[in-house]
Amino acid sequence: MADKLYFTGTIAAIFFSNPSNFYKVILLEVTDTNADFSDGEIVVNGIIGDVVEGDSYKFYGELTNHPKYGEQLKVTTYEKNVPTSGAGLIKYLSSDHFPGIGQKTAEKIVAIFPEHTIDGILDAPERLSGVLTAEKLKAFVKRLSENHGMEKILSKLAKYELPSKINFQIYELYKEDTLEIIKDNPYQLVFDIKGIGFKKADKIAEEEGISATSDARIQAGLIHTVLTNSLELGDTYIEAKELLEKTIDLLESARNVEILSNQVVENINFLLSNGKLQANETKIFENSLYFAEDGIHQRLNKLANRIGETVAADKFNAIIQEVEAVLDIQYDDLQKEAIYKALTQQFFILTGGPGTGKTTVIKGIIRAYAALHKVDLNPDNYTDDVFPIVQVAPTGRAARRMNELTGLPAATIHRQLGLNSDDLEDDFGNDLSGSLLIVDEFSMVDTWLANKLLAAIPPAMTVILVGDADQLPSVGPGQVFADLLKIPDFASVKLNKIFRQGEGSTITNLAHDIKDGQLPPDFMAKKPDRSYIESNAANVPHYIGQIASAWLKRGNDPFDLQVLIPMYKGVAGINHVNQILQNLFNPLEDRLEFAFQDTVFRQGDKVLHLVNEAALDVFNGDIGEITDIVPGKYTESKQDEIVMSFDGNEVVYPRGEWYKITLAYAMSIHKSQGSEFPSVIVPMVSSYSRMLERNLLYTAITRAKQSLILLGESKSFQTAVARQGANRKTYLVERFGVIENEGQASETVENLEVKEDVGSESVTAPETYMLTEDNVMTIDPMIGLVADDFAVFK
Ligand SMILES: Nc1ncnc2c1ncn2[C@@H]1O[C@H](COP(=O)(O)OP(=O)(O)OP(=O)(O)O)[C@@H](O)[C@H]1O
Repeated sequence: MADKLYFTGTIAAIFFSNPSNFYKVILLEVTDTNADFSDGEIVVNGIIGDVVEGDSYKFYGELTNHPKYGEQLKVTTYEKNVPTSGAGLIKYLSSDHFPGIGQKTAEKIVAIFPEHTIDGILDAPERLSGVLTAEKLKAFVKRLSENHGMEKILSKLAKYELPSKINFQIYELYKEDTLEIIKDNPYQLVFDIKGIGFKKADKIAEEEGISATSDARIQAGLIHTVLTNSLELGDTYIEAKELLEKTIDLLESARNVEILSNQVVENINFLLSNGKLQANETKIFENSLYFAEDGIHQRLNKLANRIGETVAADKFNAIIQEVEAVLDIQYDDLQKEAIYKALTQQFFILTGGPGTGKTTVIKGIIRAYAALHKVDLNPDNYTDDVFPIVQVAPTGRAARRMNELTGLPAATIHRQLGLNSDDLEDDFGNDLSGSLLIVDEFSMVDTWLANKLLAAIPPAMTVILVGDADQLPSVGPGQVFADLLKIPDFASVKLNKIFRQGEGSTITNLAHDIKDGQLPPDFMAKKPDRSYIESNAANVPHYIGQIASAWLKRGNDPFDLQVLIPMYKGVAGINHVNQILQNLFNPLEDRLEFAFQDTVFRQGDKVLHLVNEAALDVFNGDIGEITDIVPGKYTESKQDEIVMSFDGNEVVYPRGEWYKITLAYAMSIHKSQGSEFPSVIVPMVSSYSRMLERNLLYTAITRAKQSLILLGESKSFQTAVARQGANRKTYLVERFGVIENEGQASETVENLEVKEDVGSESVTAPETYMLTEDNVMTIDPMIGLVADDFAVFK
């Protein structure tokens, strides 16, 4: 076998370094190579850790030929170049790299480690105790491992075959403890490193000979199951019995082993008593969800218990009359009640279907609030003070709509709180300032975000949550809005009269019928603003193509036509429909395109942003246009780049970030929440099977502002309308119930946190849980699990 291709040399310059993925472009002054290469310098690129200009390295890789820059080395591995001869080593160790080590000391060190000198010192530094004082030895070993430790560890990490970017992340976190941690408990990676899941960690563990029945493995499996269950189903907890079954399934299918249920139960209890999981009776929670629900409960309890403003009837009537005159509207009684409650309660919830006047009421609340509190509604007049009315929404589009409709500032919740990503971390962001907070589209806010938002509210702030509880619940766990509406203590108004009933407008009425569980008799009839086309799944793309061609012929803007589909895969799925619409609306012609996974991106494409990036002011659900695509040879990052405009905000993503965008001609109904479009096509076919649910169809239909095309099988529309989505399992409502019925127990956030601390310090050995013949376990009463609740095995 041919020797691996290498180039040894001194780093003359680091041209480019991307700290987030360790990609570097380096100019190397070549001193040695086994390649047929005669130049004195070569450009080296790839995933490379911290290297120092002027130092010598050996890079292994392949030669590539760059059209503009000529031959380059694409690095696979590299190491710091260490002299191998005794004289060379003595010179190296006594050089400026190691202050305090002179020629004599260096000679003594090399005499103790005549071979594999550097590795030898790093493996057994104590052997130098006779040569260097303890302090000097420590400093020397530190310098040496800074210079060589990383490469050494990275080369050993290579055996696990993880992507090099992940290897660097692991090293960044654990440094010199890396190999020890991975060897002892690779499951730790699941919790610490994004991108390593249970299965990958389990493979490493298997290689390291960690038993498939080890407690560490069972604990990692349990934590993984609790969290994935919440992420997949939207529940905030899992029943102990189900957790037991699912975890055993996971552990047994990943490795060929039998897992005993009592060992899993012991480990559940161990995790509970160590504060790594939380429980309420037999409900088992992932920590962050438990404390988020608890936080929502505590904060709303305080908020709702505060005494609101008293406003006399005649004063209120005078204010309403004034507001009605300014806005040129007559509020009906329920709308007036909503405005009254918003003025007089510290916490108020407003809900209602489309066209019932939620926005009209918000405008009234703002005006009435301003009249009552003498608030100047011109934000420009607040140069020193903050504007007292804060409007937020979960998506960029919803926030922009709030701003357009009220004429006042509005931001996404993430932006307002200064949250930077979708991470689960305990990053709580900034406190809010102002006296009135209005949150729109609250049904989209998950348990984590609701807690962060409520935690940021200052004591005297009035909070108004607005949304439509019949829409889909949040993408993340929980159904906070629907849950809060079930709590009788909270002031709320449900608007039910449809005001948007202009001539020829039937979409709103259809939406309300669907919400009430029925399809109107004229569902398939042609109406001025909606139509129906019968089609099976296979023909859906064909009809969409026809509609899109007609749309173009009429000179309409392709961006105004939105297809909303429940799922990505399949002939009538989002991915396939996107391909068809991309080729119709934005054909390749003689332009460039970039391929990424199964998609291609072209200049002029309509794209959807999939995550929140507050720092760049783009958010999950935002729609933009690709304005340029730039090959890597022209970019500073040396990677291909896509330039996009999101409502005028320019965002540039190198290839490594493209997973954050997708084509948006067709998009998921979930992602469309909080957005509205002039014209919408909603296909419903039986192949969407379990996705066919009432609130999904309702959400899709209510996105259409002017026209709607329903496309598919009438029986699938009927199935969707008839099927109410399963209620998510959450504990929020019960939390309020418990407080009401049993008095305010000592369960405050603070106490719970203390409890967790105490638990981890004085770990009480979990009691032994007995699995009897009948598979019934006795459970630690402290934790509150009851025997029969675990009796799952037949
Ligand atoms: N009391 C009223 N009298 C007359 N028209 C009204 C009244 N309330 C609302 N409307 C009108 O009904 C239409 C829908 O109201 P609005 O936009 O406030 O509803 P919405 O609940 O916010 O709807 P959506 O959620 O679909 O945006 C608007 O044209 C509004 O002017």
